[in-house]
Amino acid sequence: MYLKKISLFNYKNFSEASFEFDGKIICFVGKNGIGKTNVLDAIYHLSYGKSYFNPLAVQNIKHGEEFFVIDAEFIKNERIEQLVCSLKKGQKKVLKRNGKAYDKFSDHIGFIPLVIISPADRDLIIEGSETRRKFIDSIISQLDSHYLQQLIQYQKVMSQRNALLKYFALNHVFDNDTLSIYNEQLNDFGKYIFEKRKEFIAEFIPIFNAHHHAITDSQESVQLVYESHLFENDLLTLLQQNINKDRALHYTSMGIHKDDLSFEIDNHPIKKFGSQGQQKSFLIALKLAQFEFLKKQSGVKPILLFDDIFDKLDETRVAKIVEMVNSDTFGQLFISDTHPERTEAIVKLTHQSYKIFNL
Ligand SMILES: Nc1ncnc2c1ncn2[C@@H]1O[C@H](COP(=O)(O)OP(=O)(O)OP(=O)(O)O)[C@@H](O)[C@H]1O
Repeated sequence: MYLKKISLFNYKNFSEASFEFDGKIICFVGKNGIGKTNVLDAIYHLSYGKSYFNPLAVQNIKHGEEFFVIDAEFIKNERIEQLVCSLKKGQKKVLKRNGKAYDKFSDHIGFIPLVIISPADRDLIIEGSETRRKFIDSIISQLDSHYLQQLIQYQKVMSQRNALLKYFALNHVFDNDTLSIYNEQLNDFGKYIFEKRKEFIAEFIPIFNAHHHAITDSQESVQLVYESHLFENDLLTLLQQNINKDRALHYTSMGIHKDDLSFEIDNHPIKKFGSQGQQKSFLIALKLAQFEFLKKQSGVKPILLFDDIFDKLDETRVAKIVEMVNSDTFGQLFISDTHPERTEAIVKLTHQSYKIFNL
């Protein structure tokens, strides 16, 4: 599967731009702020139905304009797939495949497998647990649409349960029977999600370790640990045990919505004790493991986006990454970088066909 061409209209800083791709590696080079990342984000948009960088869809419309359109042609299973994503201010975003609009974007997830590696991934280390849950969920959802539906249902029931807890508090009432209905539903959805996350992590950790060892030459010991209340007890019991706490807080304090992944280096949090280069290597290993996992599960080589990843890495680590790209396990790779010479030198080492766009 690969992206053949893409056109952007009023997407971020681009009024109108078109790119046609041949070669396995495509590089966008140019000075800061020219729009290299924005092109990668447009590609990301077509895979996930949203921007990687701007959670608010309307922020992706070029300043002063009323709409954006991203129009692209992919080749998948030797068939042309046209994908168009568009947004007009005040309206809902539309995603069309071969002229037909999706009713639900979730139906599209997984159709164009894609992994991005970007400086913004640092949020995975420094931000709260929600970012890491989203990371896990986005991988599992790409392969299992039922999982995504269960997650949506879980969130819905939890919001209803929280609203009920608030209602009890405001009106000084309590109805355990109604609450029990929500508890049971949360337990059912939560159990499924917990089991899937556990299965995923068990498969993911060895892939992650292998990539991390390869990048760092096995110089660092890192750990990835899945944390969940559900290791302590089943969710129904936890909800019942914590009812007084939940009534005081007006929200559901226990459940898979509090799950986390802990990232450690030599048994200490990497957030506090990892150097910038070590954190970057950790994140690259995490994302390359995501790539490997998706490839293994789907049988398709995902599109890979390297957004400005070579800064802060020493030559040995860059060489290791290049070696992996060189091993022919990759499909199409897009790179953005500020240094044209560095980019060309790195890309040449892979012995793959490439094209460089000077923006
Ligand atoms: N909605 C928007 N309308 C107009 N311009 C925008 C919009 N959103 C972002 N931009 C502009 O896009 C530019 C950033 O583009 P981008 O992040 O792609 O740069 P880059 O080439 O990757 O730069 P760097 O090398 O610094 O990472 C900024 O100048 C920013 O102001």
